[in-house]
Amino acid sequence: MQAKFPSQSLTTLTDLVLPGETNPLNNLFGGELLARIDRAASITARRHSRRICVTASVNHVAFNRAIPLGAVVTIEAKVSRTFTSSMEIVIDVWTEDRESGIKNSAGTAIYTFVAVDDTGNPVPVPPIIPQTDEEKSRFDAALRRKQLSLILAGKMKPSEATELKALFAGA
Ligand SMILES: CCCCCCCCCCCCCCCC(=O)SCCNC(=O)CCNC(=O)[C@H](O)C(C)(C)COP(=O)(O)OP(=O)(O)OC[C@H]1O[C@@H](n2cnc3c(N)ncnc32)[C@H](O)[C@@H]1OP(=O)(O)O
Repeated sequence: MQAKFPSQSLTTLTDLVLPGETNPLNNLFGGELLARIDRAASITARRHSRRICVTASVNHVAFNRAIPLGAVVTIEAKVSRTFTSSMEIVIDVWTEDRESGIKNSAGTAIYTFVAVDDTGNPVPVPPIIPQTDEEKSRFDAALRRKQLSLILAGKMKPSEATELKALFAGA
C-alpha cells in the first residue's frame, strides 16, 4: 500500500461560535467543541484511508483556553501515525484574534480511528511519512500513546508495553 504524507489528509474546519453553542459563561460548550473535533478527525481518517473509519478511542483532550461567543475557531486534524488498521489523529484548536489575526492555541486532542470494511472488520491503512519536525516528533511519540491507550482499555498488559517501559526507564 502506497505511503502518504500527513498534508494529504489534513482537514481544516473554520467556524464561528454562535449563541446556541455556548455554556452559561458564554463560552463555547465543551461538547460542541468535541463534536467539531470528531468531525474533522473522522474526515482526516477517511481521507488517509479512503475507507469507513470509526472512533476507537479518545486518547486525550485538553481545553487550554475558553473560547468566547463570536470567536472564530479553527480545527486542524492531521494523521500523526498509522499502525495496521488504526490511525492516530492529532487535532489542534485555534482561535483567531478579530483585529490582529493572531492565532492562539485553545486546545489539543488525540483520537484513534480504525478503518473498517462493510462488515465492521478492521482493514489495513496506508503508512504515513512525517515531513515536518512537529510531524516527526508526534510520529515518534505515538507508539507509547497507543500502548498507554491499549493498557487503559484492558487490551494490553503493562508488561508488554515495551515503548512505555523504555520511557520510564530513561526518566
Ligand atoms: C462506497 C462507500 C460508500 C460509503 C457510504 C456509506 C458511508 C457510511 C459512513 C458511515 C460512517 C460511519 C462513521 C461513524 C463514525 C462513528 O460515529 S464511530 C462511533 C464510535 N465508535 C464505534 O462505534 C466503534 C466501535 N468499536 C469497534 O467497532 C471496534 O472496537 C473497533 C474499533 C473496530 C476495533 O475492533 P477490534 O475487534 O477491537 O479490533 P482489533 O483488531 O483488536 O483492533 C483494531 C485496531 O484498533 C486498535 N485499537 C483498538 N482499541 C484501541 C484503543 N482503545 N486505543 C488504541 N487503539 C486501539 C488496535 O490496536 C488495532 O490497531 P492496529 O494494530 O490494527 O493498527
